[in-house]
Amino acid sequence: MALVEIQNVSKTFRTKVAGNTRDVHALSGVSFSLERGEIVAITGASGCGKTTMLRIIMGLEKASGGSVIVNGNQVSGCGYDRGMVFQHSELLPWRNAVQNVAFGLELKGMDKQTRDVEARRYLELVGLGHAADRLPHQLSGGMKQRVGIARALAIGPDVLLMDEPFGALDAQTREGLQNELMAIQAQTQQTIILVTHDLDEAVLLADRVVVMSQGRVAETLEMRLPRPRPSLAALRGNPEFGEKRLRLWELLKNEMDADARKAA
Ligand SMILES: Nc1ncnc2c1ncn2[C@@H]1O[C@H](COP(=O)(O)OP(=O)(O)OP(=O)(O)O)[C@@H](O)[C@H]1O
Repeated sequence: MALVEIQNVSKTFRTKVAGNTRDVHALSGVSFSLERGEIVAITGASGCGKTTMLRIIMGLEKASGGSVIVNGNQVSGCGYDRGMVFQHSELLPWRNAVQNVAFGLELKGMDKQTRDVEARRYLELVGLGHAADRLPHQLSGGMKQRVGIARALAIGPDVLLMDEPFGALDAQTREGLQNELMAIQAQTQQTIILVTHDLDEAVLLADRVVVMSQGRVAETLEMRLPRPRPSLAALRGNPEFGEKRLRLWELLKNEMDADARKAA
């Protein structure tokens, strides 16, 4: 069995607007799986259900149908087998970087000395060993995201869920963090599901890209560029990278055109 199995997941939100009840079918029959150590990117037009899918895997949202199985266990709520990184890492403002990373370990019941050592180890991994004692307001946006990644990795999740983790960063910081994430994954073999709108990011980081459209999986593209991969800047000149990116762009464009025709 694969490490992560998403089986026929559906989600309907019941909303009430001005006294009228309306069902929003956010997901219908979504299935895909990940082997240990794989990186899968989910992409697709705004509103196609990417975040809802990730929140269901995390256990923050309950599916209306289907199931999510992580390491043989059916997901029924949040758990330490899954870690999540959001677009804006909400750090506890009164805790410094190392104390923020240690937070999940504290909840897990780890003793103070061990969690301090562990938290510092993960801060080193994301290149922030020097900033361990800084408070969140003393960190840049990119540094805060690094703390968020360290915090999620420190609990030792089977799968790391990332919802547009670099979406709010400037282009240069984003490329730096993409390269760092690749290096961390090469070192730790962390299994990752990454939601992204950034096609370069999807092709650079993923083994497979799940293209979603209107709550369904429209297509799954194998990326499998050889690893270790060079930086995005170096990959841009690589014909295989260009070919995969073009294929992904065409697929997304076709899906968006089809959505627009349906809506017309
Ligand atoms: N709590 C909610 N209540 C009602 N509808 C919701 C809720 N959350 C999401 N939706 C709807 O479900 C659909 C999918 O939303 P979702 O946020 O998963 O899309 P997305 O692909 O992540 O979008 P984006 O790329 O813009 O972040 C949308 O129609 C959205 O309006």
